[in-house]
Amino acid sequence: MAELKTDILVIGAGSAGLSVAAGAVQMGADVILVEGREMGGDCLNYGCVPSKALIAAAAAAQTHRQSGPLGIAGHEPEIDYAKAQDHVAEVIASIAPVDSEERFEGLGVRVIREWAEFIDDRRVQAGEYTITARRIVLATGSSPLVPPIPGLDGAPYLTNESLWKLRDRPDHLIVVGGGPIGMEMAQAHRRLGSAVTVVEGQRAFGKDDPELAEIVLKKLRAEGIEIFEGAQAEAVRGEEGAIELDTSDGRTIRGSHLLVAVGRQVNTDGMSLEKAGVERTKSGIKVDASMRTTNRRVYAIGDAAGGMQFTHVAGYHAGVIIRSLLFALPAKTKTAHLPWCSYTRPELAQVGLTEAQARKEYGGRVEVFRFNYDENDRAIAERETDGLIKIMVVSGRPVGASIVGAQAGDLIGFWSLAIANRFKMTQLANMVVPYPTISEVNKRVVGAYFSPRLFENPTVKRIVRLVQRWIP
Ligand SMILES: Cc1cc2nc3c(=O)[nH]c(=O)nc-3n(C[C@H](O)[C@H](O)[C@H](O)COP(=O)(O)OP(=O)(O)OC[C@H]3O[C@@H](n4cnc5c(N)ncnc54)[C@H](O)[C@@H]3O)c2cc1C
Ligand SMILES: NC(=O)c1ccc[n+]([C@@H]2O[C@H](COP(=O)([O-])OP(=O)(O)OC[C@H]3O[C@@H](n4cnc5c(N)ncnc54)[C@H](O)[C@@H]3O)[C@@H](O)[C@H]2O)c1
Repeated sequence: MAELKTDILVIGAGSAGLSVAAGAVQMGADVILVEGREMGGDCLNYGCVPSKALIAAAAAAQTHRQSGPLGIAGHEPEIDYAKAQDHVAEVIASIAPVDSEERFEGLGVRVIREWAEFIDDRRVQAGEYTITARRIVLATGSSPLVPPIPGLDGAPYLTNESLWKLRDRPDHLIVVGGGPIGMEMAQAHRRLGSAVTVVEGQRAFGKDDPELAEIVLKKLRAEGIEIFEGAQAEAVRGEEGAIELDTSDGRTIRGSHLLVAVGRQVNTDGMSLEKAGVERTKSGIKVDASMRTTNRRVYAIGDAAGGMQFTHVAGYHAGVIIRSLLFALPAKTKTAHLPWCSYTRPELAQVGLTEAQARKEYGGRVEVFRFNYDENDRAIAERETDGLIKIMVVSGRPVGASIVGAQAGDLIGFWSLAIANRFKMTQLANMVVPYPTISEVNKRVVGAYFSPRLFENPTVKRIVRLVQRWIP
């Protein structure tokens, strides 16, 4: 047994833990990082990176099919699913050095590859090490939630952890769950040549604006994906290659593979949180706005905190708690400016309030402005005209933005900045974007706010007429 002492102990080397460890050590703190599994956590190994890599392979396949209208003979591509999975593995491998033990040891972090468990309110056991820390950061992330559907435990099923090991393309993939994981993987597999059926208990893309979600669903259905909403998965039977799934609306769906994507559960098993006085809620570790747990020395960030579960949110939490960890300064997290995006094609992105949420919160004070992609010249040139931006404005400041369409994930950052800084629409109007870009949709929706104020305003018209009479 070895006794170690440190300023900051970080448990979990995913996006959240790595960001805290890198920031803290480079600013002079003594940092120990404990990881029980793979450096890089979910995002690198089982989440964002592999999913976006597979989506890229699927998009390449789809380009072949859709290029006819551009004068390039469209045809059904030859797809080597195993090679597409090799591409996924190569992408992970090329990013892995950034998250590696070697890099972090090089920065001065002591990395221990063990599972951590609390001994008491300031001490943690990790393998042969007993670590005493001034501050402890729980960045233990989340794992796929496997619901208690009768028969599921006896049937073969995939999750976001096992999907990347498949070598043979599923003939017919049944996806349970119409959230971002389910819908991204449904479209990727359809484009790679599988038949795909999605079964969603409530509404697909349930956290997004339904009007915009519908634009994506229409597109996915047009690509041949069967999507059943209001269809809870109720029973599973079968074996490798022959799965049957019963739904609450009376269907029986038959397929070759089953992907379970019904949400996440926070990783705290085996950590003896109670020994440290760290409480849990139903969704995750209980934290206040400073990301402090019920033990003032212990913080929980990223997926472990059970709020918005995204890599950029994990990084944001890390940035906020660094202030309080290193300088003992008060620092609180906010959520209004935190965006998300589902990387289906078209992409579906949101920041701040949706239209329904804004109307509920602000009633008649909310104004909604829209601009369609089919009026954007670049979108027309690239035949990417399925899209819409909607912004919600209260007292001259945006409180929410919803975008569906090409590059929605890139475009939403502008609205995050605007909301984070409480920019006024008059400030946003100062932006000039290059023509022709998709980002003109941001400019044009700001224009939609000013158009009636300028072009349908009798006072403006009167002043213009007066001035025109007087100037030489
Ligand atoms: C399929 C999929 C696609 C996704 N796509 C996106 C996307 O496009 N964009 C986006 O923003 N987000 C995406 N996400 C979400 C994103 O992956 C997570 O929000 C992010 O990984 C959370 O980071 P984290 O550091 O909080 O947790 P994790 O990445 O889960 O890391 C936690 C780490 O802690 C370790 N650990 C746990 N318990 C212990 C212990 N007791 N001792 C030692 N180590 C421990 C785990 O082994 C793990 O490595 C996706 C998720 C999935 C599943
Ligand atoms: N692009 C991204 O940023 C991205 C991509 C993938 C995942 N993620 C992160 O991972 C999290 C988890 O994603 P997810 O898609 O697994 O979860 P989710 O919670 O977002 O969606 C799960 C869906 O499954 C449905 N469901 C639950 N039980 C069901 C049942 N028995 N039958 C049918 N449907 C059922 C729910 O109604 C819900 O719509 C996301 O919330 C997000 O934080 C992000």
